[in-house]
Amino acid sequence: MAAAAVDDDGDELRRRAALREVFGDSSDGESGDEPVAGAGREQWRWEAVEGAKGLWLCAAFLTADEQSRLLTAVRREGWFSDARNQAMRFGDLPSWAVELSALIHEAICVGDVDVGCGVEFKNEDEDACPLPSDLLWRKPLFDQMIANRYEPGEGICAHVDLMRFDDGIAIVSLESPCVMHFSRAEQQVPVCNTLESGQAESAKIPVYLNPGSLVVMSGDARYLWKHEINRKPGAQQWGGRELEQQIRTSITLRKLLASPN
Ligand SMILES: O=C(O)CCC(=O)C(=O)O
Ligand SMILES: [Fe+2]
Repeated sequence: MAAAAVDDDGDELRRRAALREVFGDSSDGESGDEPVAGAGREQWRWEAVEGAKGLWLCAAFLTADEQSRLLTAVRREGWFSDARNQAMRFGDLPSWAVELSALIHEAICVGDVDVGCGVEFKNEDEDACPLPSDLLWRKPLFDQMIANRYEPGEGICAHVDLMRFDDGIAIVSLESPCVMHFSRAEQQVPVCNTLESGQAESAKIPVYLNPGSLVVMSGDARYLWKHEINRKPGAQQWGGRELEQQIRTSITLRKLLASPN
């Protein structure tokens, strides 16, 4: 992991430069009293999700101010003005998405890493980095984007992302918090009589996605685990209570594989 290897001042300068690029420098905005983008942010902290190798969460990826700037940029696209709830872009991404990609790269490079209990952290260990270096340093990092907008009650059923996309997928969550569940891809959907629903649920790994969080999947998490968001009444349980649902927006960033000739 690069965190220990890079010099702190250089880190901070590069981070601020990336933030300015991503969301603009609010110090030259109209009011003049908005905080500079990124000001007040704690160091990014990455958590390896136990049980699913290659699944990482950066819960405090975007500050509240950055989230609202990003939402404004998404809304300005006008994608969701009619009944549509999804927009996709291939190749050239909107500048805010290119800049969001740069910020993801930065967060992976300089963020602190928590690999969980009993797992020894080693700088040179690929498993201790949210993305293996061949994916982290590919150019571009991402060239495909999906923006999803979910009404309360709407989610996405269990799936592995299409094989036309390369390894290394990032999901940024905005607005309503939700629980995303991960389940092994080879695990058959249980026939009611063979597996109690409680058992099926316990085989799933729940991950709480608060607004401003970033999930990164690679390797096993990308290829061997399905992910889903079930927002049907009763399904969004976290900390012993049901989450209150509002509109949720997510930005998924991926890299297209070169098409076969
Ligand atoms: O909306 C999300 O958080 C997930 C979206 C997703 O998994 C997909 O578009 O493949
Ligand atoms: Fe997906």
